Amino acid sequence: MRLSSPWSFLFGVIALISYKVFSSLREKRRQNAEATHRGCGPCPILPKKDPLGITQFRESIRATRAERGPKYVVEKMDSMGKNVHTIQVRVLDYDLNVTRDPENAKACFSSQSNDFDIGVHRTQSWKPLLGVGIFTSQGDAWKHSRALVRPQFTTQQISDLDLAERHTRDLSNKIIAGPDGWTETMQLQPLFYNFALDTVTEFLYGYSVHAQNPDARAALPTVRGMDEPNLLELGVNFDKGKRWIEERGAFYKWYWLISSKDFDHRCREIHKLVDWFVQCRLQGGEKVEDPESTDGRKKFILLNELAKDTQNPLELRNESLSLLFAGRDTAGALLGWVFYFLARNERVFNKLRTLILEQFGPSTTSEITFAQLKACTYITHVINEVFRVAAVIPLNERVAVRDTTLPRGGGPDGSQPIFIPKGRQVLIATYAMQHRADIWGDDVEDLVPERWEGRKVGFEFIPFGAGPRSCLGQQFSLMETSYVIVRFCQRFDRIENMEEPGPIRLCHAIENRSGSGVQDRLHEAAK
Ligand code: HEM
Repeated sequence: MRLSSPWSFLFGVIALISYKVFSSLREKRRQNAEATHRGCGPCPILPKKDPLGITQFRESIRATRAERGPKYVVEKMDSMGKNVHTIQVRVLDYDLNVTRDPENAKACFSSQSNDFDIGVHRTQSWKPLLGVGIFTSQGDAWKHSRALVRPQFTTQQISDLDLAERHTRDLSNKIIAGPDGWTETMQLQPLFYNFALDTVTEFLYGYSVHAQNPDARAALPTVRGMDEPNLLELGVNFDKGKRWIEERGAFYKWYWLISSKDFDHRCREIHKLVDWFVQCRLQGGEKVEDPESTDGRKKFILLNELAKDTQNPLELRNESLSLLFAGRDTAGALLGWVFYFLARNERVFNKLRTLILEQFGPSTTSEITFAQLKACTYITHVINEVFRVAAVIPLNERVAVRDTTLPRGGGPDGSQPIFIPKGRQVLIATYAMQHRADIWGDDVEDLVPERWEGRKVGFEFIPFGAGPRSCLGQQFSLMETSYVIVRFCQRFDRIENMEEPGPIRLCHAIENRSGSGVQDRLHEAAK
């Protein structure tokens, strides 16, 4: 008997569906048996509003677009019960776990870090921009990247306060007070992003892009075979490129559905700029650097150090670009949030300013040392508290590289371990963890830096990640943030929020920045 082709097609489809259903049931049975064998309890499953979980998926995308993504995660978890801290979510044919339990975060990042790695979705979503580097690689490739980059972040190398001073001055020069001492209402956020970009480009490449003050740009040397790069557009290209990456990441395993000519264009432009820096170094040697910033001293340039280990232009592009990507937006967002909250918390600002004036004096040209910055604990407490309330990185992720467990979240009271099959994605909801009243107290939504006095920090607060893949730029960004805080507190004695009342807007595109920016006016202290 010969089957006509429509029949063959139908049989083919039925056979494929049957195979899928059968293998999924068999896998489910295997997972249940494994869970029982490992003493795991069932993890609460977020109820679906439709059989495929599409409504949930759309809701979460809408919440992100409405600048309330991190809050949406809290609401969803609370809807399962205030004491439920780990849940399972099904979207189409895809299961993932979301946790706000510090014990589970510890397992993913540290105590069971061999069982977890970053997911292939992150790798694939980010790769068009970042290539294969420290942020996007897994396993041995990541170990290689980390070994290459890590030595560049010793205390000595990151404590170049001259770098912070010059760029803080450029930032401060953008803020002009009138005869009554007050500035106009200012949108400070772009200034902080420019500051972060200027600082990190100089740290990495020896040349600042001088986004804050384009007039200060030095003439660039000629690089054989390359056009002069467009320094002006770097910030915009980053912003737009990152939006695409975030969208791709939000689509999980369907990241490939999101692609666009604009994304390709942004990636190409950023690559052109970084390739120029790389070629400049490879052709010109170590001495090529921005004459604006040298003062005749030999200064640390990260690209020079990387180039001692590898001359591969693609590797130099990918690793340095990963750092540029990591260093600009996170640091810009953090500074933005600091001044967003200081303008809304007069008591905190006044206390901070008094302590800073005691320690550093009132002059904006006084010398600031790395040791002094570290010793001023109230600055650290303010930064920690801003991190806690706003969460610059509100969501992190890991994927199980083998069948494993997480220590908590199973059984009726969530105290039993849960089974995590190989390939399962776990979202570590740091914002949600930092907004748990049972951990932080009933004033969890308020900015209270004093809660950090004598507090031992555990996995409930991991703004820089934790374990083997923790942030390499932590000290660098804390140093530059503290530096700006000191200089601002020396120069201004009042900061006022000028934004209309309304809910906080959490604009989450990898990092979380204020969706309404930082609309403040500042008052210059009498000299
Ligand atoms: C406020 C500032 C910053 C925050 C909140 C932050 C946060 C983080 C977090 C949460 C991670 C862990 C990612 C994960 O677990 O997968 C991370 C990794 C990383 N960060 Fe940062 N970061 C900041 C600034 C910087 C700066 C200034 C640099 C460098 C110039 C930097 C370089 C890196 C690198 C290289 C990694 C990857 C480490 C690895 O995978 O081995 N970060 N950062």
